[in-house]
Amino acid sequence: MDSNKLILKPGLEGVPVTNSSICDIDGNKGKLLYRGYSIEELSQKSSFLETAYLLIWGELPTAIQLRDFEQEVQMHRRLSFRVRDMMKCFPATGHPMDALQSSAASLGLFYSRRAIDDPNYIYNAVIRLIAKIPTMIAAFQLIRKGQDPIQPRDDLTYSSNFLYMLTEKEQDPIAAKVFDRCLILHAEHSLNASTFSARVTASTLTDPYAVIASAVGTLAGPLHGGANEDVIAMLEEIKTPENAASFLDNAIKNKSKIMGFGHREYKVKDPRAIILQKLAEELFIRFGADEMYEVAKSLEAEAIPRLGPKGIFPNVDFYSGLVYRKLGIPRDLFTPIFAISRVAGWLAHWREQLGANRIFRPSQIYTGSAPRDWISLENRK
Ligand SMILES: CC(=O)SCCNC(=O)CCNC(=O)[C@H](O)C(C)(C)COP(=O)(O)OP(=O)(O)OC[C@H]1O[C@@H](n2cnc3c(N)ncnc32)[C@H](O)[C@@H]1OP(=O)(O)O
Ligand SMILES: O=C([O-])CC(=O)C(=O)O
Repeated sequence: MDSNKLILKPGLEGVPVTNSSICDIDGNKGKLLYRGYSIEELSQKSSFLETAYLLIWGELPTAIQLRDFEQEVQMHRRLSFRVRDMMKCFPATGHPMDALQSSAASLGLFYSRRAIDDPNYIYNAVIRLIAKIPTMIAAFQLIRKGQDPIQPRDDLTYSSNFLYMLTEKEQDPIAAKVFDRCLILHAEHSLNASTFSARVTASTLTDPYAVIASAVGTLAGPLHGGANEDVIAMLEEIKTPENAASFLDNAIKNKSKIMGFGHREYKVKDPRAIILQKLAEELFIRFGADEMYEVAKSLEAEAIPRLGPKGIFPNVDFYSGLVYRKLGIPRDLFTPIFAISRVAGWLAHWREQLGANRIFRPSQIYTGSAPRDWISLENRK
């Protein structure tokens, strides 16, 4: 095959692979819109479930549509005892993202597969995934501590209930509100790696649980959603604000990446990082300071003159971990929490992909051997 005429774009940088009406990013101005609404306004005025509805169905819900959507999600939050029993067999030392990927995929065993022409099947899959993913994450957290998962509480909102299932305590309403705003901020981001993965999987017309499981696996990587966990490890390694400059010098000298910095789309500070930093500050005022925040600010201040000219600034993962840490959430749950939120974007892209589907099947530029003769085993060197 003659591949001389093909031009390789590593990482598909700048290559459009679909039309989409879900999300718009202006990476030079630091603007992010979901279905035309700014992230600043949504994170102030909306709730996560309302934002999820907007992303998936395309318009803000009416009061009745929102009430029905919230009630449906509430009714489907419980897990089958078989899913819980399966999760009890997972190794307690395993990463919660792997537990989530396996549990999300297992839903395909329980609910009829591939009826993707049926609007009811699509609606029910959307509800189930949004409802059950938080319960799976909270269940794994308790199971790995040797406890039984606790049941969701119907008198609590989506975010309050998740924090309750995770910590077994009812949370301060301000903490639950901040958490809900974090979910809004992480819900969608155009053709990032996990969403692309979801769309590729969707394009084969497989079931939505496989679509979401494949996206969860992609989100877990440290170059993508997994960076939020690594940022805290990095800040703890730096230890004090005074050490930030020498840490940065070494990283630049050794060409190692500063976690939570850099983005394919943004050439300025990620607008979500700006809001997350403010949310972290709100929590510190209410619940007490975190010394790692001083380290983070010092690292950012040192990095901007050095990395800023290359268009490398804090991304969404830089400040989110500090928010979750203040809420008492263990570090290895930061990326699963990203998935609670991003499932809204993945499902919106799943529906959009099905609306104008063609299977993804890109090309390659072959760099292997020319045709050659078989060498029998005894003649190989
Ligand atoms: C939710 C999310 O997924 S947000 C991103 C989360 N990931 C991280 O925070 C991990 C750290 N960041 C990165 O690895 C990258 O910036 C990515 C993966 C986010 C984007 O990657 P790409 O667009 O492919 O950029 P790429 O990795 O090619 O970097 C371009 C240049 O900037 C440098 N660079 C990019 N990010 C960083 C960073 N965080 N620290 C130091 N240098 C960086 C690269 O070394 C490279 O320099 P060079 O041209 O001198 O070789
Ligand atoms: O857009 C990207 O490449 C990564 C990102 O910020 C996200 O998925 O939220």
